[in-house]
Amino acid sequence: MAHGVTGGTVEVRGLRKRFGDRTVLSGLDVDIAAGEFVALLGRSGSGKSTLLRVLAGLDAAVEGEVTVRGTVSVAFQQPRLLPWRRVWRNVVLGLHTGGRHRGNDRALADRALAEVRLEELGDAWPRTLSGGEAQRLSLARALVREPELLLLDEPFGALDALTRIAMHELVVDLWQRHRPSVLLVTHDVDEALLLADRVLILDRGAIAAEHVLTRPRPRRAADHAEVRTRVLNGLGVTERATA
Ligand SMILES: Nc1ncnc2c1ncn2[C@@H]1O[C@H](COP(=O)(O)OP(=O)(O)OP(=O)(O)O)[C@@H](O)[C@H]1O
Repeated sequence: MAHGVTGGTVEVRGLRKRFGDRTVLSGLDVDIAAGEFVALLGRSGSGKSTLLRVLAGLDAAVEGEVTVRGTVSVAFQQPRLLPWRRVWRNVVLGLHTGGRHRGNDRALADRALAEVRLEELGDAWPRTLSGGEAQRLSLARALVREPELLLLDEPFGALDALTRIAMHELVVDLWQRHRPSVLLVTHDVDEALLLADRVLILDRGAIAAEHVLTRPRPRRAADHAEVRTRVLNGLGVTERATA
């Protein structure tokens, strides 16, 4: 990955990814500006996670140009915690690649835990956390790196509806405070419309459509019914009118 001085956080040009003779990404272009919140929707198997892995630097066997400026953090649907490490140690896990933990790690971990409102649980064991708490821990671990780019791969998919609403508020709050660029992969159209500045639809290996959203958000879902319908159409879903 290249590091530049000017431009957005992400610049991808003509990205191609093949698995054997199967082409998953077929010349994809995408830009993400500094501080921008982008949601990525697409049918199952359309290549969303593949794109995220490339942006995270986890898969370099690609063609095309991929530029990511700054530090990248990823939070996955499954928080991937080490059960034999206390919560705070999971937050700073791998923070100093190759090195041992440093003196101020506990303070860094506690600060990140406070941001996700888990300050009481630094000494707890991961298995004692609820699903929502584990996901907040995962966000704390992402934040402690102070990323310029935060990649979220369906981080709320496994949560119940009420916890998910709380997590949406938390993510918006953290994003407004730290202003990383965010790329959120989700299957949930309403989640995308609620959180993102821009919604991208991935289809047949390329960005098939993009919808720019305005802030502040309308309070009532009905107020963004039109863009919702366009996004659903872009995903090949036609809903019956329920009015
Ligand atoms: N390591 C791999 N080897 C071979 N094929 C792969 C590999 N990883 C992904 N694929 C294939 O690439 C395609 C895109 O997968 P990817 O996980 O990116 O889709 P996705 O859009 O994230 O799907 P979902 O919404 O179901 O998570 C799929 O057909 C998948 O089977």
